[in-house]
Amino acid sequence: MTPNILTIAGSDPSGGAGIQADLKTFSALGGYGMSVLTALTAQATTGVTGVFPVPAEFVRAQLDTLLSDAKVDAVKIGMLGDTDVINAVASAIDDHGLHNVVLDPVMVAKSGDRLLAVEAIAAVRDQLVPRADLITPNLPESAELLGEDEVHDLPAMRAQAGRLLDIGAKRVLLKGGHLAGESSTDLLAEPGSSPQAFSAERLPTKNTHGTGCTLSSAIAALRPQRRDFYEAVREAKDYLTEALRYADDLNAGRGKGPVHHFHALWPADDH
Ligand SMILES: Nc1ncnc2c1ncn2[C@@H]1O[C@H](COP(=O)(O)OP(=O)(O)O)[C@@H](O)[C@H]1O
Ligand SMILES: Cc1ncc(COP(=O)(O)OP(=O)(O)O)c(N)n1
Repeated sequence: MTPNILTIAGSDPSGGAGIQADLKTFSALGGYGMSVLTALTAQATTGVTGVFPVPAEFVRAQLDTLLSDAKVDAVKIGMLGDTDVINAVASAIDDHGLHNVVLDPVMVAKSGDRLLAVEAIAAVRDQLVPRADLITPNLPESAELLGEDEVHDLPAMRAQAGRLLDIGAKRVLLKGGHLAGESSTDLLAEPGSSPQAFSAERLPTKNTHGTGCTLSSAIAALRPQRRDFYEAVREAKDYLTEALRYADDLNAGRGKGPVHHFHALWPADDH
């Protein structure tokens, strides 16, 4: 049976990030995509010029209506915007018994524009981090969640991933896209075992808009179809690397362009 995969996230009209990227990823990886919108953004590859939040009560209404009808096999959470929306999503996770929840704690777009209010970071840490089955912070987000400085190498990433487990995360995929170097390495940390590294060649492209959205969505789409999170993360990373490899073929704007889902169609045997 095709798994139902839900994204709870904001809209990106450029199609590179947010629900648009999530739904493309779900489809490419054999999931049936569903979406609950938390915000509209006015956004292109050149940046974000505005955010129009959906009221928390209406986020909850979307969730209740959908989940009273359909069974969801995995959930990806992206941009939430403010504390009220975070609280609404946290209580819906409990009330509807959502599982296979992948939290991408989106805070700031690559263009530098804020997508989460600074005062809402504590609510992400306290309300959502412990409820998610996997969190996928990038290095600035990890630092914000821990109230620490941003780290810049793998040993320090291992230590920070461990501290994210200490504050209540069930699993952490700490993404190393912001590191320098020839490879782009992410670390998967779970309690009781040493972190596993997932490494890919660092591709020489400026077109990395939506890489975090794509990776977390790919994990959510694959998790119900694979034995465990390790397998889902391993394939999701490969999917993202292929989508990034062909990003320069697109012509979606003048700024940091999106990754190319078509070329990453899975299994990757005919391109
Ligand atoms: N130039 C690149 N080449 C290959 N992989 C990359 C590149 N840039 C980012 N990635 C990968 O994309 C994913 C998201 O990266 P990151 O930039 O850390 O997160 P975010 O998009 O949330 O800021 C990670 O798996 C990272 O390793
Ligand atoms: C609506 C919306 N949601 C999330 C993001 C951030 O996406 P991300 O995958 O982290 O990619 P960048 O924006 O960092 O390139 C977004 N921009 N818009």
